[in-house]
Amino acid sequence: MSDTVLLQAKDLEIRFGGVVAASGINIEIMEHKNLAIIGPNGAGKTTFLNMCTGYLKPHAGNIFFDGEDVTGIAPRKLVRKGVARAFQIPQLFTEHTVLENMLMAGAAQARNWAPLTSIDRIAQRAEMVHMLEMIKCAHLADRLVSELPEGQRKLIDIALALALKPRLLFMDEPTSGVASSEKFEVLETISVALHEAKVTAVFVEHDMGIVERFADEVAVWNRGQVLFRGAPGEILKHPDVIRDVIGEEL
Ligand SMILES: Nc1ncnc2c1ncn2[C@@H]1O[C@H](COP(=O)(O)OP(=O)(O)OP(=O)(O)O)[C@@H](O)[C@H]1O
Repeated sequence: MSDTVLLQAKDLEIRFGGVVAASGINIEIMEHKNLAIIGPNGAGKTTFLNMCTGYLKPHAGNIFFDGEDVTGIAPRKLVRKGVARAFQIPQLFTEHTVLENMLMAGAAQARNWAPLTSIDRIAQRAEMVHMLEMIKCAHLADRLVSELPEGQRKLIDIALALALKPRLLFMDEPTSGVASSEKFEVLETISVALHEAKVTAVFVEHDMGIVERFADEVAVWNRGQVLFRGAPGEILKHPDVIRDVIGEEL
C-alpha cells in the first residue's frame, strides 16, 4: 500500500438552482485504497463523480490529480492523465462486437485513428484480448454487445476503461442492473482485474454487502457533504449511518 494522494478534492461547491449538490467537499483519495461512496438518494454522490471526471465544473473549489490542478478539465483530457469513468449504464456501441468496442477504446487512448499496419493490428488485438481475459470475457470477443446480459456488459465496460490505462477509475453503481445472484461474482472479477492492473477504484454503491466486501474505505455522503469516512467495519456500524443510509444493521 502506498501513501500517495492520488486525487484531492478541496472545498468543492456546486448548485443546481436552489439545490446544493456539493457544499464544501474535502476528501483525499489514496492510491491503491478502494473507496466506496455511500449515501441516500440525492446526496450528491454522482455529482461528485461528475466533477472529478470532468463532466461537471464545480462553481468553487479545486480538484488535484497526482498534485496537478485538473479542475474543469474535459473528460477526454482527464482520461489521458489517468482518470477513467464507468457509468451506471455501460456506454458501449451495442451493434459492434466486444472486440471492436475494445479496439475503438484502444485507438482513442492512443489517439491513433490512422489505419494500422498488420503488425500493429495484431499487437493491439492481442492487448485487447488480454484485457478481456483479465475480466474473464475473452470468450465473448466476437459477440455483439447487444446480445449480452447486463452483468457481462458491466464487465466489458470495465475492460474498456482498463484499455484507457487509468490509475484511477470511478464507477457509478457497478452492480446496478446485475441480478443479485451474480453481483458478488461480477464485482469479484472487477476487483481482481483492477488489482492486477494496479488501478485504484472509487465506486458509488447502494448494496452494503458489496461495500463491506470490496471497499478498503467508505465515505458517507449526505446533502452535498462528506459526513464520515473510515474503514467499512467502523462506518457501516455507525448509528447515524445505519439510521440515515443503511436503514438496518447488516
Ligand atoms: N444536472 C442537474 N440539474 C439539476 N439538478 C441536478 C442535476 N444533477 C443533479 N441534480 C440534483 O442534485 C442533487 C444530487 O444529485 P446526485 O445525482 O448527485 O445524487 P446521488 O447521491 O448520486 O443520488 P442517487 O443515489 O439517487 O443516484 C439531487 O437533488 C439532484 O436532483
